[in-house]
Amino acid sequence: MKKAQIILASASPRRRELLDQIGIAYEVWPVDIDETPNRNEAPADYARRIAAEKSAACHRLALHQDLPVLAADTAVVLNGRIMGKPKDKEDALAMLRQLSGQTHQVLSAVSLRGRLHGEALSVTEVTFRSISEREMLTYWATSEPADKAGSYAIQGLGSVFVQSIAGSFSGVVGLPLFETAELLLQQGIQVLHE
Ligand SMILES: Cc1cn([C@H]2C[C@H](O)[C@@H](COP(=O)(O)OP(=O)(O)OP(=O)(O)O)O2)c(=O)[nH]c1=O
Repeated sequence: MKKAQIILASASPRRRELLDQIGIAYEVWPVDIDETPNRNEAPADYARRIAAEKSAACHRLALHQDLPVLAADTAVVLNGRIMGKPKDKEDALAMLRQLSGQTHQVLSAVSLRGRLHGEALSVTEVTFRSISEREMLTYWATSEPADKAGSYAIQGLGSVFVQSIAGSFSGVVGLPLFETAELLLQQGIQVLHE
């Protein structure tokens, strides 16, 4: 097995799969922080702050490791309002009703904290077709929406709602790989090397 190159401050299986996709070896050290938005906090500031707080919390624990810490945060934004993960079924259905037939943004902030601190933000426009109430109920019953920002997964069944995207597919899934590779390179970690 390849030696860990970074510490991944995330409990998200999606982020692990995305790092696997680009062949970066990591150790997982999830952190739990308060993800409540501040009053009047702009969505981009919020996503950046949460990603930075996740990497900082993990970096404090992992100091003896001497590996950079990667963290990310993904927020779905409709008309300037942040949608996190649904609290329950009603919350998920309310989110899907609002996203139906509309274009929203998915913001994915990345923070890489080593000797330097690098940050990046990916913004993707996602357009949904109209979704019927029956489809929403059936979708909720699959359990896919439960732990996803905006109550859908573009990489899963939720893909059938997605008419178009402009931006980063990996960003919508939870870790924008173009930006991540750039941040890794700044700290001397090359994705494509012999
Ligand atoms: C919009 C969308 C979100 N998501 C997921 C990605 C993230 O896991 C989640 C957003 O929640 P986050 O708070 O960004 O991350 P997390 O709590 O799952 O993991 P951690 O904080 O430990 O890193 O929604 C998808 O998997 N597909 C999608 O299409």
